[in-house]
Amino acid sequence: MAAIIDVQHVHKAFGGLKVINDCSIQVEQGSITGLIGPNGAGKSTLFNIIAGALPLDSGHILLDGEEITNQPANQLFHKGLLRTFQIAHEFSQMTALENLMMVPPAQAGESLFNAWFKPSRVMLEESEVRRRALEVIDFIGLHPVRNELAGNLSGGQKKLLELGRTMMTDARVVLLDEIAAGVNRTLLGDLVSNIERLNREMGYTFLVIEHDMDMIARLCDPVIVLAQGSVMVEGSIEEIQNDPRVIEAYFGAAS
Ligand SMILES: Nc1ncnc2c1ncn2[C@@H]1O[C@H](COP(=O)(O)OP(=O)(O)OP(=O)(O)O)[C@@H](O)[C@H]1O
Repeated sequence: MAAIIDVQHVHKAFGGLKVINDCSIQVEQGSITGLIGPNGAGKSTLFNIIAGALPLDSGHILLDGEEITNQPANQLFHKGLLRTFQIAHEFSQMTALENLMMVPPAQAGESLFNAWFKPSRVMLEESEVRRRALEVIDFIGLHPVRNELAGNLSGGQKKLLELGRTMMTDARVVLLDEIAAGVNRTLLGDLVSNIERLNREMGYTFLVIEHDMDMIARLCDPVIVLAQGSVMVEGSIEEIQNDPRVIEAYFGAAS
């Protein structure tokens, strides 16, 4: 299979601190790839670079063979590369359903020109967006709370809603940054099965940073271990767990 994300020889330093050192990773199309590593290994920094939130110092990032190095997040969004975001403060006062309906970037209702000259198109698109939002909310299991304010949802329900927002666009690659944090076990099960279904049924590719090893073990193949800003090992979860270098990187300092 081809790499949908190809990170080539990336370097990034903050002042004198080299955080990403000649890092190269490939995320295969259709995979759920895990990115793990000890605290401070550079996982979030690499994520931010891929997602267009942080410029790199040198190296290249390719999306499906196309150079996307240092492209801003909104351009990447239109190319189908996106990451989940926490529900922003202003969205917490909208219902779960409205949060989904806000997502499509090309929504005609947002354009004054369209609203003035093409009201029928706006109405059509709004009903289309609503229909899709209802499908998505059903898929993620939040139909019963669709009219609740997002701010009143539990931590786990908010994570499901964040995942749902990626489904309102034509996402190809979704970056998930520690979405299991603070989610109870029941909703975590829902989150995992939704990610699996999006992968299997809708062809999403995922790159997942996660500290929750159960979630990594259940979801991810392959798993990439980052240490001091470059790849230490890559393989199946079994290979990773039995690799002495990984054990040393995680537990060495404590022994
Ligand atoms: N904006 C910044 N300015 C300066 N140093 C930074 C910045 N962002 C991250 N760092 C440093 O870069 C290193 C890697 O941080 P990063 O958050 O990428 O690691 P991580 O693997 O995601 O860690 P964790 O698992 O603890 O979240 C750390 O030493 C961190 O302090």
